Amino acid sequence: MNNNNSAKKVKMNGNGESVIDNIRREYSDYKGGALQLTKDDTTGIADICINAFERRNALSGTMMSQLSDIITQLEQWEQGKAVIIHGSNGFFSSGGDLNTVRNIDNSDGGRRMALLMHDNLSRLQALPLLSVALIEGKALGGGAELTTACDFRVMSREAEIGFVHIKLGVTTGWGGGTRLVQMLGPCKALDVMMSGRLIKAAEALNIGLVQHVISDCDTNDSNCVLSKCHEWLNSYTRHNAATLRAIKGIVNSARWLPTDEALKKEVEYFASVWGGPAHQKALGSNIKHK
Ligand SMILES: C[C@@H](C(=O)O)C(=O)SCCNC(=O)CCNC(=O)[C@H](O)C(C)(C)COP(=O)(O)OP(=O)(O)OC[C@H]1O[C@@H](n2cnc3c(N)ncnc32)[C@H](O)[C@@H]1OP(=O)(O)O
Repeated sequence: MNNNNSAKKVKMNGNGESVIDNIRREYSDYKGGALQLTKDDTTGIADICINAFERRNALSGTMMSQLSDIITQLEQWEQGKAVIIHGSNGFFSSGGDLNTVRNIDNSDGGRRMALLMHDNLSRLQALPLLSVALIEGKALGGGAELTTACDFRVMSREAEIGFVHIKLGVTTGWGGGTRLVQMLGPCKALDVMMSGRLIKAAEALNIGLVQHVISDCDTNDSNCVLSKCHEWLNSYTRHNAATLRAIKGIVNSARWLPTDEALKKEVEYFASVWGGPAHQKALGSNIKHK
């Protein structure tokens, strides 16, 4: 299910092109970097790597447009159980690429970027699979907001996350402010956004911004961090895809729908897996929960 009337459903421009498609076309001119998607149909786990290390994995316009395509692929990936989003070379992302940002530094330009990234991140959050932001190095500005659209955030011991927008004289522009309030409550969200400070892993875990800290890898050993993240994720992805996807659907419904509608959806998600292959297999075994 998608949670929002994204701009592409709400507004079309004169030549029948959606507003979002129009922005994506404009943004493909802002070059730099790439996002790489790999999907493993056997494990059901995908990986998105943010690849622009020369600019600390900042997202250029092209990359924002690419993110839209990648999310569409994941929306259509029926074997999907989870997706891990991480940055190249042990650095998550320093947010919007300031070279792109300098080309759109007026109110309408900002609004168009916000429309595209709100559509991207709302669809990312609505994906029928678990999403994990694996944070090494720093997640700053829009990079920090990108992590809030994932179901879970996992940090390496030395990593930091900073909603630094206020230091640039701006607010969150990719939906991260709203999601921070939903995650942390208004008081802690205000503290995080109005201070603009860099939050270390231990504090992030303590305030509930992050769900797991990987502390048993050597500094800068990104391969170790990624494999530990997969190990952590396995406690969820070892279960069957249909039930995982149904549970994510129930959570999404409760996030965005009125309670009575969310409960109706829950009945349907329940019915969709009850009596299914995983249920039958469990009923046919000597069930013992340890
Ligand atoms: C969407 C928007 C929003 O607010 O909603 C945003 O996210 S605005 C963006 C919010 N993000 C920021 O304000 C991050 C600003 N940058 C920094 O704080 C720093 O660069 C760090 C990201 C902590 C990296 O520091 P470190 O000392 O490791 O390296 P450095 O500063 O020499 O940066 C390495 C190279 O990456 C570039 N670089 C770093 N961040 C960039 C960015 N967001 N856009 C474009 N280029 C960037 C630097 O200019 C430099 O390129 P050269 O070697 O060629 O000089």
